Amino acid sequence: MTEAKDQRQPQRLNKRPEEDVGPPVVEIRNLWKRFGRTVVHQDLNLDIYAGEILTIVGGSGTGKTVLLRQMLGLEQPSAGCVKVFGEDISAAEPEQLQHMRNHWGMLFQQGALYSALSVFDNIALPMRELRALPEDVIRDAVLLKMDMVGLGPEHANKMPSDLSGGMVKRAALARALALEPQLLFLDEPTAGLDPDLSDAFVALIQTLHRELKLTVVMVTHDLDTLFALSSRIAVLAEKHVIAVGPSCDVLRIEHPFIKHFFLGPRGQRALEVLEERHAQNEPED
Ligand SMILES: Nc1ncnc2c1ncn2[C@@H]1O[C@H](COP(=O)(O)OP(=O)(O)OP(=O)(O)O)[C@@H](O)[C@H]1O
Repeated sequence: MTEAKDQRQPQRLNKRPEEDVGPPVVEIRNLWKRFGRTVVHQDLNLDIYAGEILTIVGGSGTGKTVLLRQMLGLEQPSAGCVKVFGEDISAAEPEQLQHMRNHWGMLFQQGALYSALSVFDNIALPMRELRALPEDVIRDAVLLKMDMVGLGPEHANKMPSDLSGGMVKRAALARALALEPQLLFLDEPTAGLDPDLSDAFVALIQTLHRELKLTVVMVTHDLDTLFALSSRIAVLAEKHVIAVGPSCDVLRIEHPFIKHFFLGPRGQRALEVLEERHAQNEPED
């Protein structure tokens, strides 16, 4: 596929959220990412607005993780730019990048707790790295974060290997929230959880999103999680974002990946559950 041809492809839908939400928190413009001769992203554009939960979906290997890594400044774009909080990530000096990192949190797919550190020390780590907070302030803050994610103080001295899968996710979420970020990145937040634990974790993210007024950028394959949480969905295919908007709008787009992903048997089941929930929440006449 030639570059010129692909740049002409229209993005099929690019809806901002309904209400006026101000400038984007994350702004991705004409992004290209190559690994050697492999082009992963080609002229990719995406805006993420304050207070929304934007979910990135796409087939395996379409570059969702690489896109997240570029937003986090862990991977450099080959061309184009990624701005977070209005600052160009790839042009940022190390000190400025560190300052920006203190304003976002990241929950990695496997929880990614340090296995040699207790729950307490894992959550305390980002605060200790600031080298500005006294230990008693850190102690109170860690216990507060643990409480926020539903982990009682009795778990503070446990090692990650002593925790259930759901508890590892909660501890990792507490660590992601340690520095009170405005922006939270979630990579497959419910992967590996059974349906009940997954529902509970989704409910926790919903509560924290509302109470902390977070902007959330999420990658997930799980349709229940996607429908329950997303304000908007961005679909990655053909090396760029082919559609972005609320799920009801994205579902109407005629594209093979969208049809396969959302309207196959798994998608139908997730949609039915969502519709049932909406019906239960509607006031009776
Ligand atoms: N450091 C790297 N060097 C070379 N190629 C890479 C590197 N990182 C990622 N890739 C390639 O970039 C492409 C996109 O990878 P990425 O992990 O972002 O996909 P993904 O959409 O997250 O996939 P999945 O849903 O399976 O996790 C893949 O072809 C991958 O092999």
